[in-house]
Amino acid sequence: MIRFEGVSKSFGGAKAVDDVTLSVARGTICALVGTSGSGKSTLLRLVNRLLEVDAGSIRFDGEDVTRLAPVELRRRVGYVIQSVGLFPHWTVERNIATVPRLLGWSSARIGERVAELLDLVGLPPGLHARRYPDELSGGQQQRVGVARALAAEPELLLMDEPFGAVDPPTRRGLQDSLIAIQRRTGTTILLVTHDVEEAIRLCGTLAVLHHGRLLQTGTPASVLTHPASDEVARFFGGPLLGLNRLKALRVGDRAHVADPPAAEGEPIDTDATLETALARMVAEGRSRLPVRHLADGRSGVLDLADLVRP
Ligand SMILES: Nc1ncnc2c1ncn2[C@@H]1O[C@H](COP(=O)(O)OP(=O)(O)OP(=O)(O)O)[C@@H](O)[C@H]1O
Repeated sequence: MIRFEGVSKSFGGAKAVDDVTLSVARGTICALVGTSGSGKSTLLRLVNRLLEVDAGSIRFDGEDVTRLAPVELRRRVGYVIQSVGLFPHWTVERNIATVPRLLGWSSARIGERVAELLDLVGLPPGLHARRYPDELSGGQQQRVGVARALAAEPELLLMDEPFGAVDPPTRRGLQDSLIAIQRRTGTTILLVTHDVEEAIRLCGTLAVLHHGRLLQTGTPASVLTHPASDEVARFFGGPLLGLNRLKALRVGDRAHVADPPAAEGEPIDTDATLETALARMVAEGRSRLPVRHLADGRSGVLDLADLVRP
């Protein structure tokens, strides 16, 4: 759905994005990660043309973004940034309605859409629609920012550190909401984050940038299992890479049929992370956990040794 082809962008002679080629498939979440200044935000802004490429092209469903009219780009591509950027003198309702109003939707259609979106992001419309941004918590403002970006049902959502300013438990709640929303709407998401854990939790594909260059792409499990270079390994924790890998792998990736079937304790789900499994083993003082329903329907076990095998 999005194809970056040899994309470069410089500021005053310094390359912020250097010859990046990357594809993001429709309906997937791709996380752009990398050290500060590696070009993540610049790459995102080139998509909705807040910035223009110096070289290369960005295709959106096959069409060069420079050929799309600004109003069409705004309808098809939502944008969420860390500082949220809500208009302080507008109610939540009016903030969310920004793009639909620009597109000339009827007020009835806008009202319905606003209520639907507030429900979707977990803010009951009756309580929140008429509030102003400064009457909301930071996490609630972030939710409104996401609702606003989704207002005109964009095919693509660009998110730049969307949950950067909220505390970890709220952040996890927002991540869960985003996963649920993405599953429901099928929106393609390109997300910038500094947070390794967030990237692993949310995305199907990681794209690792360093000094403007794309070092590696792949699923979190593949990148963390086979980092392509020392820079990638360093970014994902250096000496702690192994622990981060446990966040990217699932019980189902490593569990095996029980032989003998005996294992004590509450069975763990195949889609739990290996990190969760390890935490349970440590907390419960066991080196084996029963596993609920392997792919073939049989019950299985996970041994401590399964966590460390390559
Ligand atoms: N508008 C601009 N004018 C001049 N230089 C810029 C501009 N925007 C970005 N840069 C420079 O381009 C490089 C990449 O910046 P960018 O914001 O894309 O990195 P980033 O990976 O998103 O960083 P961070 O994680 O710190 O937000 C940096 O060296 C930055 O200083």
